[in-house]
Amino acid sequence: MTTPNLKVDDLHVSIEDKEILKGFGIEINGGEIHAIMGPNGTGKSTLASALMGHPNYEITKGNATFNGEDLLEMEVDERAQAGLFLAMQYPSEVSGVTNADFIRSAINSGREEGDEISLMKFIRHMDDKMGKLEIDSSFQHRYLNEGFSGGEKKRNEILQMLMLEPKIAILDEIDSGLDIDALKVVAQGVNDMRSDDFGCLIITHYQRLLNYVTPDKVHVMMQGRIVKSGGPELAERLEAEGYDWIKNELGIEDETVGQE
Ligand SMILES: Nc1ncnc2c1ncn2[C@@H]1O[C@H](COP(=O)(O)OP(=O)(O)OP(=O)(O)O)[C@@H](O)[C@H]1O
Repeated sequence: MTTPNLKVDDLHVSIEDKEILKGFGIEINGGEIHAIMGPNGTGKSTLASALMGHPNYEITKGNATFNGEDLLEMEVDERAQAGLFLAMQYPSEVSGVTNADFIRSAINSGREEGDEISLMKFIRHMDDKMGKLEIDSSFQHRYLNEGFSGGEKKRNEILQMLMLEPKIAILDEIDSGLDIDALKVVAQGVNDMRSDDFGCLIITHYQRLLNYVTPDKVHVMMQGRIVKSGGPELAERLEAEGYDWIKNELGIEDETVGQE
């Protein structure tokens, strides 16, 4: 078994000719949980979308490898099948496709023909994970995210992660809109995945999630790149003091890419 590895080096990404990521770099290995914090508009979601291969995001420079393979050359479905997972900040609603059907086809798309998960095994597995996440069993028959509350959508993203068992997961503001109990349940879901065969990048604005999921590294992102890295104590200081001290320390005058 090879340890999962996501390596991003000097990544530059533009949207509609506006450069958002300006030399972003990170390396995440199996067994590691990294957190990225940063002011609004610094490109955190852009990073997540670009790594998943969203067509609107143009990579103008730099590279990214996933388990040694050129990630940027892979199609979107190939990235998912290889074990890269993104829990989106704003999960989409898909009418006509039930939650269970969506997750089952996602699991099977990563498997060889003849090796598909059996219906019985799938149901048992899904019941188990839904129980852990305290999701009502009726949700498996509801259309994907349709009419789900904000917090239910976030729990559903974690359900997908637990079911798909990715090698590296990017969780984009998975804590936004969660009540305290749901936050703990979601955090437990992430902690259940912790192993040498799983690495995670948590994008968040608040330290509170990191009280329950202790990150190995915390990175601060500004102006489209990481400007400072440290341990969990960095997140605590950001929560207490905001970003001004980093801007002063590094001589950064403006935290948003848009205003440059
Ligand atoms: N589709 C798009 N078209 C034009 N500009 C975009 C598009 N998507 C993102 N941007 C711009 O890119 C910049 C970075 O946005 P992004 O969502 O990556 O930031 P973020 O760090 O995730 O912000 P937040 O913390 O508010 O979620 C912003 O200025 C945003 O307006």
